[in-house]
Order: sequence, then C-alpha cells, then structure tokens
Amino acid sequence: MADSAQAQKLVYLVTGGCGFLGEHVVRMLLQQEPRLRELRIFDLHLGPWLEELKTGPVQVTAIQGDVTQAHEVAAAVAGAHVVIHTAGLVDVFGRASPETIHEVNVQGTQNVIEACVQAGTQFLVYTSSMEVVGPNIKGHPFYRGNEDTPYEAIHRHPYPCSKALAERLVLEANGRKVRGGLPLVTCALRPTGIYGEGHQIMRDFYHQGLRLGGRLFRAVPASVEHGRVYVGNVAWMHVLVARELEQRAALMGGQVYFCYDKSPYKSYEDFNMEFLGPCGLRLVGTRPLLPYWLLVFLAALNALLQWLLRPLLLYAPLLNPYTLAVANTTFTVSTNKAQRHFGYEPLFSWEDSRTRTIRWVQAMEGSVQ
Ligand SMILES: NC(=O)C1=CN([C@@H]2O[C@H](COP(=O)(O)OP(=O)(O)OC[C@H]3O[C@@H](n4cnc5c(N)ncnc54)[C@H](O)[C@@H]3O)[C@@H](O)[C@H]2O)C=CC1
Ligand SMILES: C[C@@H](CO)CCC[C@@H](C)[C@H]1CC[C@H]2[C@@H]3[C@H](O)CC4=CC(=O)CC[C@]4(C)[C@H]3CC[C@]12C
Repeated sequence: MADSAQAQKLVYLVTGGCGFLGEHVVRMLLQQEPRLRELRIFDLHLGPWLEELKTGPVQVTAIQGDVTQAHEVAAAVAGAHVVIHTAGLVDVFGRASPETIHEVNVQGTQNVIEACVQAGTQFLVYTSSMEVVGPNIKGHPFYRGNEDTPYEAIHRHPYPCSKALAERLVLEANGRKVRGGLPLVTCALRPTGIYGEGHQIMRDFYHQGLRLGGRLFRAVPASVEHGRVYVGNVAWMHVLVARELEQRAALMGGQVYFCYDKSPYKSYEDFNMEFLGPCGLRLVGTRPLLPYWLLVFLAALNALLQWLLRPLLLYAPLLNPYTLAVANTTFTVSTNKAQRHFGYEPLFSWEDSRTRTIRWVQAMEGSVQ
C-alpha cells in the first residue's frame, strides 16, 4: 500500500463518520493520508459540514445508511481498501433498549466484517472502548494498566457487553480469507473517555454549570482517577493504524491497543474543570457534597423512575447506577504498545489538547440560550 505507484489510489470507508470521533477521523484522514483517492463517510445521520469537504482534491462520498442493514453496509464497503468502523450506539443512560444497542454495536459490526470478506477488503480498524475491560461490576480499580494487565472483566450493562462482543468478533475475524483469497487484517482500538471539540457530555456539563449560576457540585472524590484521551489523538491513532496495517500485518493483526496520550490522570470532574474552569465555571467542594450512599440511592431512584416513566416519556438523566459506578472507579491506562507496534506518538500535546478544547467550549457561549 505504501508504494508510490499507489499515490492517491486508496479508498477508505469511515462508518459513523459524522459522530464526535468519526468527524475527527474524517478530517484527520484528509489531512494526513496523502494516498487517499476517495473517502466514504457512512452514517445514519449525515452532517451539513460534509459539504465543505467536497471541494478538496479527495473525492468525498457521503452515504446515509444503517450498519444494521447488511445490504447497505455491503454496498458502502464494495471497492474500499480500508474500513474504519467507528459507528456505534454510545448509550449508558438507558435511552435505547438493550436489544437496539446489541443490534447496532454487535450485529452492525458483524455486517461490517462480512462486507469486508465479501468485497475483498483486507483492512479493518475497529473503535472498541476501555469499557471492554472495565470498570467491572465489582468496582475493581484498574490503575495504570496496559493491554496485558490481568483484570476481571465482568459486565452487565448492555453498552460494555455489546462492545466486548463486537471487539471479539473483530479480533476473531483476523486472518479470515476475503474475496480474492487474501487474509483479513483487523485490529481494535480502545479509547478511554474521549474529550475534545464536539464532546456532548462536556457540552451538557457546561450548560448545567451555567444554569446553576456558574457552579458545578463535586459528586466524585478527587482521588478517583479516570483515563481520558484527546479526540484528535484518538483520530490520529486510527489513521496511523489504518496506514500501518498492511506493512505490519503479522504484528498488528488481531491486536488490541488502548488509545492514550499525555492527558493527566484526574477524577472525571476535576479533569472537566481543566476546560470548564477557564470558561468561568467553578467546582464547589473539595469532597463530594453528598455522601456516597445518598448518590447510590438517587441513582437507583433515577433507574426506577426511568422504568416507571418509560411508557409515557424518556427519562434518562446522567446519574444512574452504572454511570455512578464508572465515575467512582479508578480506571487509568499506562502503556506504550501503540508506540512499540506502529510508532504512535500523540499528535497533540496536553497543552494543545487543552487549548483546543477550551476554545471550543468558549465558542459555545454564544450559542447558549
Ligand atoms: N465517547 C467516548 O468517550 C468513547 C467512545 N468510544 C467508541 O467510539 C465510537 C464513536 O463514539 P462517539 O463518537 O463518542 O459517539 P457518537 O454517537 O458521537 O458517534 C457515533 C456515530 O455512529 C452513528 N451511528 C449510530 N448508529 C448507527 C447505525 N445504526 N448505522 C450507522 N451509523 C450509526 C451515529 O449517527 C454517530 O454519528 C463508538 O463506537 C464508541 O463505542 C469508545 C471509547 C470512548
Ligand atoms: C456521578 C456524576 C455526577 O457529576 C458524574 C457522571 C459522569 C458520567 C456521565 C461519566 C463518567 C465516566 C464516563 C464514561 C467513561 O468515560 C467511559 C466511557 C467509554 C465509552 O466507550 C462510552 C462513554 C463512557 C461510558 C463514558 C460515559 C459517561 C461517563 C459514565
């Protein structure tokens, strides 16, 4: 693939290319992959920003489609050299049913794999998640762990269950013969909590803080550390993996890589304050204002209300037993596997990542109602 005769010859497909991460992957590919001829962006909902990309040298093809529909996926994959599969239903709030989460995240991924096999597409990069590992239902900490750190990964929630199943499908598909007889080369990237421009939960916290008079109230102890990674670096890692998979198929095929960078280890809330603080918000309390047992009670109450109200309306607050458990369990990654296997170094320093995210939050101010 790296040979110069193939300059501007490659066709890439990004599923979920209009999502938070997907948009960064799309833009990163256009900036950093000189061999691109065509970039296909497949998503359930296409963004208007795609129009501006269509004037560049690379053919940008927007495809409105659903990963659960095998024929739509097959049509999008036909003729692609590389597929980056980021599409997924990211729902830990109970907005979608467990069946829908499974259908999109697991069946959707199976459809992508089968489409690669049928079309003769040899390279598949899958966006997995740290949630495939943990935090587990027992709340065991994962402290500075790497891809080989033993951890009891036991899940009940539909989202991590679906990501774990889908990741397994992708890894097991490595080596399958695709049309034409060549082996499929797959690999899975596991971001920790992604942040950066476009992050919906950061947006929600910002607006909540404004509604509360510029304050947010600490709910999680500052000692609980949460792994975070800048979206630009996650996108860069996807682009690099896609680029290196052919040359290093024997090493990288069937492997998992945590997505990491130099973002500091902090609690979820303290980390968010790195951006929300300079935008005028204040985190009240050096300790959680409410005792943990009360938060557990409120989270359980929210779950009960969600269930009771379901026939009438969708009640899906941020706080539920699962999000409380995740936010209260240390999960941090310390690894250099991506650097060793394919030369990954973060493209954005922590200072750049922070500045970019702050600028994005500041730009939102104008749009606050
Ligand atoms: N946001 C985070 O902190 C993390 C996200 N991830 C993974 O990264 C990937 C992207 O996540 P985000 O960008 O945060 O979410 P997102 O919700 O912003 O993006 C997902 C995209 O997939 C599309 N999509 C959903 N269902 C689809 C379907 N049936 N057919 C076609 N497209 C569909 C959505 O329209 C959306 O554009 C997901 O696979 C997620 O599991 C992994 C770790 C952390
Ligand atoms: C107790 C609340 C009071 O402020 C704080 C609630 C914060 C939660 C909504 C988030 C805390 C940790 C987040 C998750 C984590 O970053 C790992 C994730 C990986 C993914 O693949 C998808 C998103 C998420 C599950 C992410 C979701 C939001 C949190 C639970």
